[in-house]
Amino acid sequence: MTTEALDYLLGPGTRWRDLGLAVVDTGVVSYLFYRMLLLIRGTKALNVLVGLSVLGVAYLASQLAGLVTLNWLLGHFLTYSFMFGVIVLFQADIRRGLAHLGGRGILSWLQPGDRAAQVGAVEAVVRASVDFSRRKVGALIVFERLADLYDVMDTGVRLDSALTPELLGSIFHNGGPLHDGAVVIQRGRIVAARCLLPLTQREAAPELGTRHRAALGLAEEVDAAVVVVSEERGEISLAVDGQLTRRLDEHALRERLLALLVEDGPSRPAAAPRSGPRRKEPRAAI
Ligand SMILES: Nc1ncnc2c1ncn2[C@@H]1O[C@H](COP(=O)(O)OP(=O)(O)OP(=O)(O)O)[C@@H](O)[C@H]1O
Repeated sequence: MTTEALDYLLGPGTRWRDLGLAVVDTGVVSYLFYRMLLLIRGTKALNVLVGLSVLGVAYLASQLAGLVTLNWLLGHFLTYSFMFGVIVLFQADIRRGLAHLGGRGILSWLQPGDRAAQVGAVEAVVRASVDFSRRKVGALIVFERLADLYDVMDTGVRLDSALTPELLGSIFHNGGPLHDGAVVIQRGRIVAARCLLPLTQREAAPELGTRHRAALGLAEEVDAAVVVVSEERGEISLAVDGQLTRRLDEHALRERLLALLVEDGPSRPAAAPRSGPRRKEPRAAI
């Protein structure tokens, strides 16, 4: 294409370099937009985005129609709602991202006592889960990592008990006063039972009910590791980093929990302040 043709098609003065930049610019923006749509697909954020798009169209229409006041109002409204909307909608991801930036080196040193406690806790939960799986007892067990879970604990009954498979067995014993909801484990001890977890808003396999949706919901918001045993199928799953890995056997469950809670070093030191959530585990398969 000649320079004259370029001038004719895109206006006088347009150069190949400008054209290239425009193509790259459009490509990057389209890719970012595509990734954002993938991220919010199936969540409430999509509805909000649709709402904002409708307002955007109204804004353009008011501009074309010369409705100055309406245009001014919509313009300001859109600017602020977009800024606050992004913060509110992606607060969990932003929190995780910032905590991640905060650096694992500073926050994740393990104390020797914590390490032994975590190994013991993992073993107790693995043994209990295998037993629940065999007997088809439903269970939901949350390991706190860097993000504190005080809000979750406040929804249930506070405890402070040594973690043993036998105690987990009696907590989740069907018909017992604490069997509904989740148990929370903090630094190797059971600190709460009958806790309510936030349900995921994402689409999940149809056979997964509220127990699994609750495990995923918490794992989307914070860096906790959540073990679920299905009452119906007896399968053991682990929710972490917003992903649910299903049908784990004893060996796989132990390996994953040890990697998350001991080798990865995410146990909170005893004197650590309440810290924000953070994620660090590689993505697991659904
Ligand atoms: N928001 C929640 N937080 C914690 N636990 C919950 C929550 N919602 C439901 N549960 C637990 O899940 C149980 C119901 O599980 P449901 O059968 O709906 O789920 P499921 O994923 O199909 O599990 P299962 O395979 O064990 O049947 C409730 O009795 C309760 O113990």
